[in-house]
Amino acid sequence: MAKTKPSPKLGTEAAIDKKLAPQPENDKTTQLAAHTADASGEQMNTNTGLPVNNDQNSLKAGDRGPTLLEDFILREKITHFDHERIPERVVHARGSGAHGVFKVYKPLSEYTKAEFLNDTGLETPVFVRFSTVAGSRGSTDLARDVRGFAVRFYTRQGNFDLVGNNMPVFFIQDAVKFPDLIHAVKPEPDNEIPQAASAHDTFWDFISLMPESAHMIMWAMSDRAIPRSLRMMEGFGVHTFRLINAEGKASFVKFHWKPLLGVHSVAWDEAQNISGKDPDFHRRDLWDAIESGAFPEWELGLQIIPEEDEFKYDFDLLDPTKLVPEELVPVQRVGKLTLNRNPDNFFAETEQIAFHLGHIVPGIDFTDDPLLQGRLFSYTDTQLTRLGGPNFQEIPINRPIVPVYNNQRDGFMRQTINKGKTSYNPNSLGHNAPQQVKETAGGFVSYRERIEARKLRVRNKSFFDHFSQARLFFNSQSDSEKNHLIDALTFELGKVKTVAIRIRMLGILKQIDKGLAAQVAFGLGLHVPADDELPTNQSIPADGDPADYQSVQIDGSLAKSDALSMANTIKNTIKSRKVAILAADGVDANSLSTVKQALEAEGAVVEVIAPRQGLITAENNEQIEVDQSFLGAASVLFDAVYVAGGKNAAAALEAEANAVHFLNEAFKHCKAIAAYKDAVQVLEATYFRKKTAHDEGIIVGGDLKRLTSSFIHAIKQHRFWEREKPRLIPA
Ligand code: HEM
Repeated sequence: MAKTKPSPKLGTEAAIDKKLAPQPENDKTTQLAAHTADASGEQMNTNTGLPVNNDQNSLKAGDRGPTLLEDFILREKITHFDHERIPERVVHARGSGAHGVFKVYKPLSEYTKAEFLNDTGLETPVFVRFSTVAGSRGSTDLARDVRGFAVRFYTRQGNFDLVGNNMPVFFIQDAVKFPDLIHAVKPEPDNEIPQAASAHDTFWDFISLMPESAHMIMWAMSDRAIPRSLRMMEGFGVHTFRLINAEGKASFVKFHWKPLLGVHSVAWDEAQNISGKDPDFHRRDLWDAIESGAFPEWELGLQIIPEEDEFKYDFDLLDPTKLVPEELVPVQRVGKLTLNRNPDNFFAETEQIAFHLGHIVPGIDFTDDPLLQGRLFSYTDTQLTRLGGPNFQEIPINRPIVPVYNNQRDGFMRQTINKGKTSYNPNSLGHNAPQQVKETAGGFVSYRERIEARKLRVRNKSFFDHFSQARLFFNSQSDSEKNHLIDALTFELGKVKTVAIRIRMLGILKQIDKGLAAQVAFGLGLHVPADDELPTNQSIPADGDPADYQSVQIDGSLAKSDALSMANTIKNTIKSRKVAILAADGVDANSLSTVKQALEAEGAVVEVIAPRQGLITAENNEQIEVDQSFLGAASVLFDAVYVAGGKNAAAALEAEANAVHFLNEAFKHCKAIAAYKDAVQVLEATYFRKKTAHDEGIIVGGDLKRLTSSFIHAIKQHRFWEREKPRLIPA
């Protein structure tokens, strides 16, 4: 009889080895199945194990004759190739993943019995997949979009998936609308345009008829939708979940991920440029950081709400278009996630992982959030098609670290070779009778929620306030964040061809904030519609009473929440930031190497950019290696730029249009810029030189120590947004 034995404590490597290791009951199978291949130098063979003598020529009738149908080696190879592609995810198709570990800081037994949230000695292996939502697998990383932030914890009580986003709320309140939302945002069905973009008619048509999306639209049009790095994003479980302790007591919980590098974004013009220069920008950034040992870290944050406070707030905890302001319920930081290993194989791991928010462990449970409830159905259902049948949990990246014993059998691509005659429970024949586990011994029991209700297709009135938190978000933004949001809405609605949709959207914006609507209307050359031109709530069912479904306006208990503004994020490091040093022949070697070394000592990644690759010769004849020429480099791929000294080098750079463009663009995107004193003439050639008297992001000097320390401080600030143009009309 098979019993689940508790596993010993696991370090990352041990855990992963163990995860990939044979399942004890199926010795023979897994010796074959858990096969990680690094075939360098090994003997080549076919999929049936036949040694291959010649892999470069097909079998022909004569050396110039036709290829023979008999060539089973050719056919096997091409057949496999023909079937290499699987369907991409219907949403979140574009993604990047990494392995890591999670450790809890202190036992959380007061709230949850989940073992991985209680044992401080445990390093739980994790796999994280970040994604964009709307674009295809090959689309750009820098689309203006929500980012998926899906974390799998391989716990000793089974896999726990926290399938979240980088925004804490969602567009819709009920899962039944998800297909409509996604159909609206995906490329339009007649011409498949535009790719990975929400700036088109069908998206805004839907949104303008869906007032409940107002809050999420504020997030999706904010700078959160164009992160600087996947490593510099917050993550959110979005829904309210439940934690359950050993006594069966439940608390509500909101999950957060807080990045230790702070929350930072790029400029929209920059994002569009990056999409051309390096569409893999985020994927590369994550990969490079992990390869270089700059492991990305997040703290797990919990907002815990006692069950008795369920109705304490002016919003419904079950409404996924609402967040719980941190001012009302502080976020407790309870543990740390570290990503420390890149996948070995993108397809096998990042592509084949099958997340599902239904993967929970004892101590964590669901609530009745209607979006959450629908998601519980969707993920496994879609994965049956995407991964080709019911056995995708046997793929190495999906297997739990504990052995699996149950009576599920057969199906496409079954890996496990189950022994014995019985595959049913109960059975008296003895072999293969996995035992059910008592709750006290860790068996999962659903939270015993009391439900007494009629079956109805309705929504509670507590879900009808669609605007107060949208307003809270807008009011909490810094001036530059507000400007970006206004520009984003103006950009997106400007791409909408149907004027009636733009006007309807202005009607929605007006209900969030009149100034916001006025600014966007101004940019679009329209006026804000009068009240009687406002849209009706299209989610009213045909036989519903409109009075029971209309949005209601409430003020909300908070006017402002500092936690919602990225302006208040931590700005204390330049670790892993990319800095370009512009140089040319005749450079002052000391002004280059002193700054380079100081930046690298702080953890920055520095590249020397020059008119051509290879070596440049310094004033003192020293040879300095160039990382990239102006042809391949672009300022949008860097966080900051420094112009090294040397009279001849400065003259060469001043005459180099690409160098001047590099600086102009860095200025436009509000980045830190520094120049050694005799390189000032290069700055003089830029468009911004005369405007910079009081710009703390531009540092020029001859004292290398002071210059370097001011430059490092400036890079820590991330951006000098105040450089941007003032609004066209006052807010
Ligand atoms: C709070 C709302 C939601 C969040 C935070 C969310 C998050 C995510 C994330 C992060 C992924 C990517 C998983 C991965 O990396 O493999 C994903 C995929 C997916 N989501 Fe959601 N989602 C939400 C709502 C929904 C809803 C309401 C549905 C359907 C009713 C849905 C259906 C899907 C599907 C079908 C996939 C593709 C899964 C796959 O092919 O493996 N999502 N979602």
